[in-house]
Amino acid sequence: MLRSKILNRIRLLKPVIDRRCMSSASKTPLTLLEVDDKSGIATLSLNRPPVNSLNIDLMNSIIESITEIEGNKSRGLILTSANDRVFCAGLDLNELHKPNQERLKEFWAVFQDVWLALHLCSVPTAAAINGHAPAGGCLLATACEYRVMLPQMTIGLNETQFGYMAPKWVMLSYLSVLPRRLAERALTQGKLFTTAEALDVGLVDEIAASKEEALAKCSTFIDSFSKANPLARSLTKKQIREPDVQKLIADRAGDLKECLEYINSPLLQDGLGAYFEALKQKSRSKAGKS
Ligand SMILES: CC/C=C\C/C=C\C/C=C\C/C=C/C(=O)SCCNC(=O)CCNC(=O)[C@H](O)C(C)(C)COP(=O)(O)OP(=O)(O)OC[C@H]1O[C@@H](n2cnc3c(N)ncnc32)[C@H](O)[C@@H]1OP(=O)(O)O
Repeated sequence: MLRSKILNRIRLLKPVIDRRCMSSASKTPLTLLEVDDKSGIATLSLNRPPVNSLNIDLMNSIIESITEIEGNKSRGLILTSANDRVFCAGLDLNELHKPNQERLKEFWAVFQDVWLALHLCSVPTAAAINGHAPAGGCLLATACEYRVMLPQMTIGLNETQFGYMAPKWVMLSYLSVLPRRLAERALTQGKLFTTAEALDVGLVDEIAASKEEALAKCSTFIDSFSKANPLARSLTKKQIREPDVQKLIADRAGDLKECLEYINSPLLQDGLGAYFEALKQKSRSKAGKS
């Protein structure tokens, strides 16, 4: 009994670094997980340079970290980025452009899994959005219960800008934070909101001047549940999210089929290829390479 108490205490004191999913290039962990010994709040930092784009390994690492947080009795989860400029650039376009079909199937299943894991996470979740959060980055943030964002960043589901339609369950995340009319307009425009605009429409809950302040505000949100019974809180969250979650769970195979047809269509591949090339060109000119 005493031994397990001590082991628990050590686990809380010692930052837990997830070593299961490493970046193959640099052998650095793709996510960093630290549990604050005083507050018991876990901070999960995305750590896949240059822009935390979501490939299979990063998404698996997020899922493993969420499982670990739920197992180690953390009081809450703050999702943030180890990168000062980008929270998450969304799905890794390398996974979508000219994809290997078997890998694409696995990729899409893991993408569904990461959304479910965040959506159903039993502890309070908050996103400290310390950089840009387009497309899949916005999706991770909106799957959390609370969002605090740094100024002069952008966030939104901008899929139509690169020729894609967001799947239904992705749209549901938007609908959980935005009024329907606004969500429809923003989705069809592929709008990226500035931080100030995002606060104005309720896509984010607060603005913070620095990452430290964003983390502190997320902690305050998590502390707001201190009087709620954790089990009752978690069951209530699951109950309220159940209809959205069921829409995906009930038809995961159908969603995969639709996604494969959609992603593989030549028109969309061409559009995505041009978008990705423009992104690389912009990056090269920034670095003075062109
Ligand atoms: C029925 C429907 C079924 C299926 C529909 C299918 C898909 C749609 C559904 C799902 C929803 C989610 C989709 C996505 O998330 S797709 C990804 C969309 N992401 C973006 O559009 C963001 C693109 N990136 C940027 O705008 C900027 O990079 C950013 C503002 C994030 C950062 O700017 P910064 O100036 O700091 O960096 P850059 O110089 O632009 O980039 C550095 C480096 O990183 C590469 N990069 C950027 N983003 C991505 C990415 N998403 N994937 C892969 N690589 C990326 C960029 O090319 C540069 O690399 P390099 O050229 O080698 O220097």
